[in-house]
Amino acid sequence: MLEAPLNTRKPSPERWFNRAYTIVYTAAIFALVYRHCYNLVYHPSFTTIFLLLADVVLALVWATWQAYLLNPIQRKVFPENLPKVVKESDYPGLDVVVCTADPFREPPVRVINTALSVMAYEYPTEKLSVYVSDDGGSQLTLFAFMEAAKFAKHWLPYCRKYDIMDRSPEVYFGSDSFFFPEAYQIKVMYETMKAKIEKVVDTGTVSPNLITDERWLKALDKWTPTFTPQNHPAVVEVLLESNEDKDITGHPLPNLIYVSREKNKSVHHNFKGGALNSVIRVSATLTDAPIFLVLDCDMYSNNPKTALYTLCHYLDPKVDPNLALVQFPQCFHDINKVDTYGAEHLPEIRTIPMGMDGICGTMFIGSGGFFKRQALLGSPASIGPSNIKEAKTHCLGNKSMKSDDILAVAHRVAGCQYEENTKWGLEMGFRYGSLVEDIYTSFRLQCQGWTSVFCDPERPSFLGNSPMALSDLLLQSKRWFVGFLEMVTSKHNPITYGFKYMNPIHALCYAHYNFRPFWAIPIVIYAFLPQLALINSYSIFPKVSDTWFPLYAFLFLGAYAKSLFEFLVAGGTFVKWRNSTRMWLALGCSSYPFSMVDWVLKSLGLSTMEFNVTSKVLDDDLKKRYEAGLFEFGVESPLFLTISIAAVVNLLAFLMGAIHVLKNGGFEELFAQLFIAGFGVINSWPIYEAMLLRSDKGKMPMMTTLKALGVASVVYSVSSLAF
Ligand SMILES: O=c1ccn([C@@H]2O[C@H](COP(=O)(O)OP(=O)(O)O[C@H]3O[C@H](CO)[C@@H](O)[C@H](O)[C@H]3O)[C@@H](O)[C@H]2O)c(=O)[nH]1
Ligand SMILES: [Mn+2]
Repeated sequence: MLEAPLNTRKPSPERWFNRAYTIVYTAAIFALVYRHCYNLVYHPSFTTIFLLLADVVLALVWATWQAYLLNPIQRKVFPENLPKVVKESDYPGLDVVVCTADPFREPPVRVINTALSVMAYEYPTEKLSVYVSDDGGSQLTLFAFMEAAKFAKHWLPYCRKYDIMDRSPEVYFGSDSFFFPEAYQIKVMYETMKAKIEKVVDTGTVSPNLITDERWLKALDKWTPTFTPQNHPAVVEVLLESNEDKDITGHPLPNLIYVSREKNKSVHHNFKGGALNSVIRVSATLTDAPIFLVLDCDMYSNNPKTALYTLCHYLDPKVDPNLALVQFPQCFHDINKVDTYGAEHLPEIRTIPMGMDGICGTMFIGSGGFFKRQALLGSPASIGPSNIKEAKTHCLGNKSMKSDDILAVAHRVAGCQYEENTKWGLEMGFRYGSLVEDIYTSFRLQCQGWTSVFCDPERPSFLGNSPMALSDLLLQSKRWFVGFLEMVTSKHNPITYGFKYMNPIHALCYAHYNFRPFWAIPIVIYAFLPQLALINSYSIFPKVSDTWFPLYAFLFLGAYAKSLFEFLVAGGTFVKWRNSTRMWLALGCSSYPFSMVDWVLKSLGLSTMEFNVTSKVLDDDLKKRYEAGLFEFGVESPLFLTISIAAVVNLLAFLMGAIHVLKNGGFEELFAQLFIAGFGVINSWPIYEAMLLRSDKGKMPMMTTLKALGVASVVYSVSSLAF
């Protein structure tokens, strides 16, 4: 080992416990399957078939989950050792792309904050370029960036001089950090700029008298009356050029470039993947840095050293030449104390990436991923193993990025027909064909032999915002699950394709993600079948004194206890775990099954896939309710209806079952069902509250409550025919 290593890795200590537990639990699953098969042969009924189906799906998804637990690893980086390995002047260039798509759902003020936070990275500024990919083609966003370019001249030197940690101005000025003398003046500048941008967004147009620079004024001319977000020419505008633009101390500024790719209704634009591919090409024309960081517009930098952490991997003398991605976790700044919606996604941001890192590399999760640019252009075999330092850096010679011929190329490669008859989206760049372009792309890259590492420093490197309205969160999840189904049903299925081209355990890691929509099957079955049987006093599980009962108890309690253990290891708390398991059930009755319906409709050609951008607009009222731990319903949504129906059926079953047992006995036979219905009731508590007890704007809409009661009573009546 090097005396002064840049990074270290060590296996997580809990892996032996995990492995032993997997063996014990597997044995229990086999015993259960045996019992199911026995029942199927000797006591066949529709309940036996449904329960077998539910348990088989649960077992399969559980089995794939074990892949993450086999060999989780923890990494550390030592940026203080970088100077011993490489001179600052030899650092590779870094191109950052900040994606945005809609100025009304993604307020431009927030987008510029993210951009400013990375422009202020602790990194040689002349090697740093920030691209904003405006997929909404909005002059409002361009205007915000023009303002940000001016503000950067004051903000960047301030951050550098005082070694500020929070380099998003909104965060810094909104916090109780210590303010150095210049801060007050800069704060006024920031507030003035913010008000100006918000006013422009409110009015919806940029008035020319707000712009002083001739060149920038000309850029806005592109927004002719026929310019719409879905139909417009490419716009590439260099707002800051490192060679020319200096901050107020005379220090060079990073490059700042606005890109809005051409859109035309007749050409499919492939959502975020398409936008990123345009920026890969535009940036290759202008700066061509060997490292390419992808950020969502809300994911501001929370640690200015993050790029240096990345170098600790890429510049390690012993680095795997196929290393293509250094991924940081996606953390959120606005999640309430108890994480009502389980939106921290702890298993996804820690357990899964650490587990995959120990196999052959973690996934790309859409934001916070530092790519080796070459990996996006071809396979290791076609490109040949290379060191990031040797990667050719594009040279414009003496030419400015603003020269007409260079910009002409940049506009051409951002054209919507540029990709026709090329390998873009198929074999190059971000891959098309799934709404989870991030996971799909990393799957394809890893099948080509590229690897990745997971970097999880104590202070989160990026912080984004998470939906506060349940409807937004369920829609977002539904979109992801449709994306997974697209992967499962494509030729790049993680099992059939993955087993051929990657380590089978690694393929199982992807399979777990992709199979998650199928959780709908067991969750829906367990949300209704035992309850409807209970309503009809029909026993479907072994009674308490049966020799099989302890197996059922172990499988249930063991699964929950293990999930709690993993959650705590990942850094969670008991309450957050409880909420995330509740959310899992809610998703199982809404987003998971609806994603299947969406996918079927799309496959039959009855609907088209949409990437509905998640709103990042702050609503103070909603925020208050969310912070108080309330679920936000408020709007009518079919996703709420199914959850409500399940809640009503569980309550009804629990009450009727309890009354039956009190009157007629049979507690032993019906115990398991009473327990499941009772468990459903406890988990549904926020729904009953929202239906009956709340009067705020986030309560369950009356129409949804009535519909749920109506459907539940029909289900109740029909159920008597089945048992
Ligand atoms: O047509 C589109 C749609 C979206 N975006 C951008 O994509 C990002 C993610 O969109 P968002 O609505 O925030 O989706 P989320 O579901 O929150 O995103 C998660 O899931 C996506 C799909 O898996 C990943 O790409 C993201 O990085 C990941 O944070 C945002 O910056 C958008 O501006 C585009 O550029 N073009
Ligand atoms: Mn997002």
